[in-house]
Amino acid sequence: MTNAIEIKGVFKSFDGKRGRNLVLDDVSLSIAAGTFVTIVGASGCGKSTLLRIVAGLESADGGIVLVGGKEIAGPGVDRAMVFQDYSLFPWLTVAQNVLFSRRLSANKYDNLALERDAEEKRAASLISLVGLSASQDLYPSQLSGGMRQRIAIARALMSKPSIILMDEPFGALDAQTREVMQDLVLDVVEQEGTTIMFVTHDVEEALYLGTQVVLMSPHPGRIDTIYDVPLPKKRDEQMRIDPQFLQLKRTVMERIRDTVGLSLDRSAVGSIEAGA
Ligand SMILES: Nc1ncnc2c1ncn2[C@@H]1O[C@H](COP(=O)(O)OP(=O)(O)OP(=O)(O)O)[C@@H](O)[C@H]1O
Repeated sequence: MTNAIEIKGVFKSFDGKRGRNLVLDDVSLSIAAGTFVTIVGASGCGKSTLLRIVAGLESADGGIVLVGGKEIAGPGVDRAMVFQDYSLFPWLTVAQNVLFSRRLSANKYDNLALERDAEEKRAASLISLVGLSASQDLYPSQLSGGMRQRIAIARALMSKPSIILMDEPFGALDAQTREVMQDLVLDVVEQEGTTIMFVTHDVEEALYLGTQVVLMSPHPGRIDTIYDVPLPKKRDEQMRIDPQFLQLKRTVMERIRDTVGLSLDRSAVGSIEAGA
């Protein structure tokens, strides 16, 4: 299978209070086309920075990123990004927000009307795919957080990107809405065949969504472990309580704690309570 994303030897530093802060240290990662890869790791390990570099929103100090075999030189229509804060235009309706990211090709002015018609149809079908047909004339302020994030996903899909980069997209949602959104994004991805790179703090979310979970360690940010998720492609709620799933969740959480030196020795807590 071809790799949709190839990250090769990426370095990145930022200026910090005590001089240059090495945030990504020789990070390499290959993401196969059509896969759903989730990135987890302790706060500050460079997950968002890595995602922003792949998006072309941040440049690397060293190394290269290839998308579809070509080195990136900035943002491109082949990659769409979904952030935690929805980033919708408040003055546009649901339908207008989705249509906004249409891919108008400048050399097709002859077919403009035809193209606009096709784009409106695609926007309507994406709005229907995310379950918001009845709300297409509403404005973002009239919608719940979950509904806004559905529009953000529909909008990201509008330009038919081969890759969607998601940075904690469900981080601001309540637990129930979050689970609904997870299933929605899986369905959408299956239908559209998009490759996903998804950053999250939530290990359960990472395992439920990802075909692979990439764990990064901090100071400096490095790839620590890549876990293959041994679940059937079609996920369902029952898998969240599957013993194998729960065991892997525990393993990943413990490894994240290890990477920041936070492993809990509970017997030590017991001895403190006993006054030892
Ligand atoms: N533009 C910037 N300027 C200076 N430092 C930055 C900048 N962006 C990120 N950093 C620093 O780089 C490090 C990694 O940040 P990043 O947001 O990539 O981590 P993260 O793993 O996504 O964190 P979190 O899980 O808390 O969102 C942090 O120490 C952060 O303070």
